[in-house]
Amino acid sequence: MAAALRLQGIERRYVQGEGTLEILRGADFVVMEGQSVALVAPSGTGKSTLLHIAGLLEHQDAGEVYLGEQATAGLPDAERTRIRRTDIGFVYQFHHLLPEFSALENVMLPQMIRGLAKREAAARGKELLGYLGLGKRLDHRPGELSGGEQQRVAIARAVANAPRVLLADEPTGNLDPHTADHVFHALQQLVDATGLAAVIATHNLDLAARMHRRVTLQDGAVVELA
Ligand SMILES: Nc1ncnc2c1ncn2[C@@H]1O[C@H](COP(=O)(O)OP(=O)(O)OP(=O)(O)O)[C@@H](O)[C@H]1O
Repeated sequence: MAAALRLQGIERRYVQGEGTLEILRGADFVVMEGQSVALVAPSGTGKSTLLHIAGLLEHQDAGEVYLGEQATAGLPDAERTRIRRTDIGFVYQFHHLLPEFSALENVMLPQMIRGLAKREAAARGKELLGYLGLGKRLDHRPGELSGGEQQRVAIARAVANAPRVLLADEPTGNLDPHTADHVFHALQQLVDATGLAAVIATHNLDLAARMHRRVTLQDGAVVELA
């Protein structure tokens, strides 16, 4: 298997008044295709910062981010945006689904915006929602779905255009433990079925245990957990 995402020597600091916060100090991190990694670290240690840099939403001060073989640090913003749209899917704590559209339509839309025909978008949408255990909820609108179901639709939408990497920042942070477990289980099934690489920031060690690997942030570096 090839590396889907590779961070090398990532540094990020924030200047705050007189002081400087050194959040990432030479962080190295590789995620292979078909691998899921939980990023478990205390609040304020830089999980979101790392995900934003990996997803080309924020610039690092030093170091390189590779998506597949492509180095991205020196690229113009327009090219970074293109790579972000092609290679990265994002999921956040709140799903931001479109309330007036069905689950299936929410997953079809990003594909149709990219130029896919309606029939093909529907076929892929059904397949993804099936992997996520929502085959019987295709026509439900977000308001007719449970919180965990809504979040699974958001995951399907994030991977609708077959990105290389899924980055999720506390995707189950507002769900009860049972529902959150369901979402992580579905996510793992999706990774296994599609060969997607996934990095999921979470505070919950039980949920992290469902992923292939667990890492944390220590003194600005990524450290592998058992
Ligand atoms: N734009 C910014 N300017 C200054 N400081 C920032 C900025 N963004 C983040 N920070 C600081 O960097 C640190 C890391 O922030 P980050 O959001 O990455 O943490 P986190 O691990 O995701 O936290 P949480 O688990 O609470 O979401 C925090 O101490 C935060 O206050």
